[in-house]
Amino acid sequence: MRFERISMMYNSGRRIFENFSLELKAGRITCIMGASGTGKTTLLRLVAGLEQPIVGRIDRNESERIGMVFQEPRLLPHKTALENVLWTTELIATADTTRDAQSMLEEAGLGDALHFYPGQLSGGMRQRVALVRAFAFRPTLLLMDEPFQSLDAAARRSMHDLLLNLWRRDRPTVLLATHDCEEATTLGSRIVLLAGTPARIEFELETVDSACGPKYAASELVQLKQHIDGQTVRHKEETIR
Ligand SMILES: Nc1ncnc2c1ncn2[C@@H]1O[C@H](COP(=O)(O)OP(=O)(O)OP(=O)(O)O)[C@@H](O)[C@H]1O
Repeated sequence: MRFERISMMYNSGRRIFENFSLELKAGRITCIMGASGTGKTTLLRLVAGLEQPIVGRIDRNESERIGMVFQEPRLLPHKTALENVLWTTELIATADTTRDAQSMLEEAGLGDALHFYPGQLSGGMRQRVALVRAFAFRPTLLLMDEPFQSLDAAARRSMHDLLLNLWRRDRPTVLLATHDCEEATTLGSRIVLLAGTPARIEFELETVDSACGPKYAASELVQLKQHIDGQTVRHKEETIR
């Protein structure tokens, strides 16, 4: 999946991307970071085909099965946890979708809540169901827009473990937008930091995946932190001006 020198703007006329190129490597988790308003969600929307560039090309495999996970779980309230997962898997034919969905929910620690409705689940449990639902669809490309933003630190960490476990089943290409540096370095074997208007790639890190996730050198993490801190300072200055 490749962005080739794309330009994009909304009706406001402000260019969000100009002459922007990015290639996503198949079967990896790429984390997109950047200050608020830089264009992370817009990038995901372009990948999903929900927005179109005015110039340039987005090359993607036409047979790509695209899944999405949003900040809020977006479950169907009148369906149980299991039914919510099955609702997506009904779109694909597998040998035993119910057994598969059930075992994924159990793996997500929801074995006792299979028949609970979303209103009976905590926020973290609902987001677990949403994550399982996204992977049960067996996407080849999964777009995630700050999916764990509303969770506390402990719930976030356990979601990271769950995400990596689910991802290792089929290794879909994942593009995940986040503000959380720890999240990006725990999940992403590639981290792309956007900055400016129009957005450009300010900094990028890439590493190999080990059995226990991506491994970055301490010096790389320091560099990433410095860039993010620099962005925060610039963002504050611009807000005050
Ligand atoms: N539908 C829209 N119409 C007009 N402008 C929009 C629209 N959606 C987003 N924008 C603008 O485009 C820019 C990029 O927005 P986007 O949501 O992609 O940023 P982001 O990096 O995801 O921000 P955040 O981290 O706050 O979610 C912002 O200036 C935003 O105001």
